[in-house]
Amino acid sequence: MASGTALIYDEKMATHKLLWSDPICDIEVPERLSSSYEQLKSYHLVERCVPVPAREGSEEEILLVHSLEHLEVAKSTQTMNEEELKRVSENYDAFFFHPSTYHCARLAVGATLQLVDAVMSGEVRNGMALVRPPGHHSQRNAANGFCLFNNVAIAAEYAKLKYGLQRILIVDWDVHHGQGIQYIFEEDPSVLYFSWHRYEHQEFWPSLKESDYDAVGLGKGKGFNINLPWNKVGMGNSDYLAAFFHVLLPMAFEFDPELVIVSSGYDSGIGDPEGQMNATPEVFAHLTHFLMQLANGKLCVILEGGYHLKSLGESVCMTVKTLLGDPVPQITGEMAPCLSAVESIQNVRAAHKPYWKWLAYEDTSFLQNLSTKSHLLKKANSNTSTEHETKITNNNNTVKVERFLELHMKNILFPVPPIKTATIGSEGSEHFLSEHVQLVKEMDKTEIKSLVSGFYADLVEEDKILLSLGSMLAILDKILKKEVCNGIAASPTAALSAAVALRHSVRFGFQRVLCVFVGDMQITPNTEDGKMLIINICEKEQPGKTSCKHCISLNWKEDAEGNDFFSAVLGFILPVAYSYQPNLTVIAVGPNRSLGISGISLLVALLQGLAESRIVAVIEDTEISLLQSVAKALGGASTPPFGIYVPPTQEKVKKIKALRDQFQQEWKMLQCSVKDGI
Ligand SMILES: NCCCNCCCCCS
Ligand SMILES: [Zn+2]
Repeated sequence: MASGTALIYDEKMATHKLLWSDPICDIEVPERLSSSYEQLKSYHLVERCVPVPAREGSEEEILLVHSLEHLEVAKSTQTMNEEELKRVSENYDAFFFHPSTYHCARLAVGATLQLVDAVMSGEVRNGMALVRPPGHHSQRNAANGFCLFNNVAIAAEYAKLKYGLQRILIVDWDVHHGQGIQYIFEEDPSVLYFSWHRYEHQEFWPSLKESDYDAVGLGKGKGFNINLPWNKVGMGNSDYLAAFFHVLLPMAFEFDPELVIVSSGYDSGIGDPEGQMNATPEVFAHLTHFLMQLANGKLCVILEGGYHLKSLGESVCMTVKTLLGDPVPQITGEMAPCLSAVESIQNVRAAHKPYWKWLAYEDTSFLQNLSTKSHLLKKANSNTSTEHETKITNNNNTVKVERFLELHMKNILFPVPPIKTATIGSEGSEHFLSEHVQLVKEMDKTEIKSLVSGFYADLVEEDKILLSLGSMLAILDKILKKEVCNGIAASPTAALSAAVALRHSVRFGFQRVLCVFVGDMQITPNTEDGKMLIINICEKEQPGKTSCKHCISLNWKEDAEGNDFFSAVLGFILPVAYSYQPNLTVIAVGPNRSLGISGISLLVALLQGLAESRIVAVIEDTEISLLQSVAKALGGASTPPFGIYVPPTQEKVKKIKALRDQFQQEWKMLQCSVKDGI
């Protein structure tokens, strides 16, 4: 398995700069690159990365996307004086030339392609290229929006040509619509392009009709262009996460890309003068973590925009930290998407219904009478109360944002536990322990008896059970004391072990413990104090047990053909878990599990986005292969293969929808459609 994170940076790309006064372009400064790099150094992240040199992109590589004319015009600017440079620049919307621009833009292309090669060759697992000028607005025959050559589009064409790839996902989380990428690939079904962007009903630059949610691609490319317009500013972490859970991730897993490239603009972050959004730097750790579960971890992150230096630097560091496999920091803010965001999510899902299996049974009845839609539009515009109060948006107070971020990041950055995973050297465990796993000595029986006597003494007679509880508690203690990040324990009675783990964690002082239990959960601790949230995935409805806010049962029997669990994980379990914001996750697999190993591994991999990646896994000890797979997912050694994608049946979609309707007022991250009349 490939490992390591590449970092590509060349200070020569800081030479390109604006020579005259232009209030539109003067935010694209060289310091964007140097200050990001300095911030990475200050967090000791540069030395943990594999340095890969930049190179000049060749003319041939640039011609994969651009016209010869465009290349010649760009080349000709190298010898121009300032007046000529200004004149040529005026041919474009929001672009400026400097004598070094052509060279810098070729370095930006070359740096991007170096990253693709490093990832595709297996030299590294993933990486980031810090480049400027950016690329996602530039078009076949035109510079645009600070961009000269479309670095990411060239990278996609290059990867198809050189590595024969047939499915490449481009995720553009920059706050502007990368219309350049859309135009280049809109008829190409081998490149799935997703972009969210500030839009404000076409008011915001580049103010294109084709940036709206109904631009789904052309001809064979229909369904492979996804636009999620933000029609208000002030969007925050919950809106971005909701967009991933309810739009991008289901598409991405169905598409099953061989490579993921991110047009990584950070002007969608708080404090940016262009975006005016409220999302805080740690959200990029979560977005990166989700995308790392695709394409067997092959992820290339390419810098696009980001014009508030402090916000940019912190967000770049959050991204690189996550690429390195560090625990994902706790997300902050109220986990509730705003009405306008939910409406955009609903619209783009409806627009893509004809093209995606996972949307086959999407309820688009709201579209029937457009008056409802326009009424919703008016509603969205009118009740600002449900929109996020735009805390820090007028960005002339850059310093205020800097102060805010200094304090904010102090709580976010935490010492990375030296050890990733703890386990007991149970029989045969040596074959799945990866190098950064620590064996934990077992507790002695008297200590265990005293610990357990409090609540399950009657249940615990046999020594075998007692010993397994001891092992699990020894591992759990290390996690609770934050000495290790996660742990895995085998158990003859997973339900009992999970119940003891929950009780012990709450007694230790953890306020919100999530338990995801797969299989028959014979013991259910009472959860009414809200300190536990149990999601039980089991095959059949337990007689007489109805779901309540903190104890939800999800009946699911995985399809024999393959993994159809995505819609449940992405559309229900993650949104509930993120709404709850646990400080610890217990994942347990008991008897009669109704999920396959790949579905469970997907769950473990994605749940690492919660509770600073603190997870204790308790697996029925009869399941060695499951133990192995879960241990690998916890160790982060590799992204578990998710098996064959099987779309959910209508019955299963209805089941998820019913649970969503039942709980979306409690767990607001479940919202992905605007109920008429609310
Ligand atoms: N009224 C014209 C505003 C142009 N703004 C260009 C922003 C380019 C961002 C690149 S990420
Ligand atoms: Zn941008």
